[in-house]
Amino acid sequence: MSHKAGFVSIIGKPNAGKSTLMNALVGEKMSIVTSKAQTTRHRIIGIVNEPDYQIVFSDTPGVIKPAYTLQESMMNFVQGSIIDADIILLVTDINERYDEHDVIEKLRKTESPVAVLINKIDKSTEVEVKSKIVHWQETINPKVIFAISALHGHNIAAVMQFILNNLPEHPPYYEKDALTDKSERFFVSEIIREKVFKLYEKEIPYSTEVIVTAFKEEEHITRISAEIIVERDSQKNIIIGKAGSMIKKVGTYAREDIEGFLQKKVFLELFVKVIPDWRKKDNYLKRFGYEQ
Ligand SMILES: Nc1nc2c(ncn2[C@@H]2O[C@H](COP(=O)(O)OP(=O)(O)OP(=O)(O)O)[C@@H](O)[C@H]2O)c(=O)[nH]1
Repeated sequence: MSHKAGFVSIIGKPNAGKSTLMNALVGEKMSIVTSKAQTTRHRIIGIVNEPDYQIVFSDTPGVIKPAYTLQESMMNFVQGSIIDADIILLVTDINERYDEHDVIEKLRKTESPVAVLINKIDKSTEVEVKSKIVHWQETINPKVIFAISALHGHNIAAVMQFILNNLPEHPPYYEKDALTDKSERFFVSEIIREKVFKLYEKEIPYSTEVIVTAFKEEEHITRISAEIIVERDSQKNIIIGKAGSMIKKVGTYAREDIEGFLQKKVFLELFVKVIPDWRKKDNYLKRFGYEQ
């Protein structure tokens, strides 16, 4: 049986109705919904698994697929302007007068299929809907425009059909049972990575990888150990900081987010390890999931 899988970016201004749309689209079929799993690479807001497809919803425009090579990942991260998803849904509020120009610029450049969803049509007239459709045709000329009401479920089935029609043939990106220990580990390592990106300067984050080495669930607490891997001793010293001050920050911030994500108390232990030039070594790249 063929399998489809892909990344769907839901973008749009605050309050446009993105969460309401997500709920309308997938509702209880969602395996993971967490606003806590925010990472530098992608903020996954939900994964829908069916026997023959997997849809990964993200609300970060610069989504990067986990299987990309490190170099490509870094390029995309640095440029940050490419909307790299298999399908893009731009959610707009029909009553919004100022549309985001930077997003529109990016959408013009992307090669992925774009659907513009004009939302909240229950609060507008047919004339307004028609003029908005013309407006969007003129600004980005997307593959398709849907006039919807996420709140009232109007035209949602058509949006879902659009997603399924445009989802590429691909094996699943994540475990089909997306709440397995494995995917929790993945998110935990991404949360720690995010803190490294936030707390350290330029070259450090790119020389860093995080591996969760132990993940033990006890009744009231989850005990997690993770290694932060760098390429040189000098980087190790920077990661640790004066008298451990920096690594302590990473640990504290990461633990707070992981607790939010797992909804459990967490004991987090971090180790810093040097693997000289790990980025040039194929076997490490494979282990870290950068293999293509
Ligand atoms: N009338 C009407 N209201 C809607 C519709 N869709 C969403 N809303 C309302 O718009 C408000 C914002 O919706 P959200 O789904 O939270 O918007 P969001 O884009 O996720 O917002 P952020 O999380 O701030 O980015 C809520 O009060 C929704 O109930 C719709 O189709 N019609």
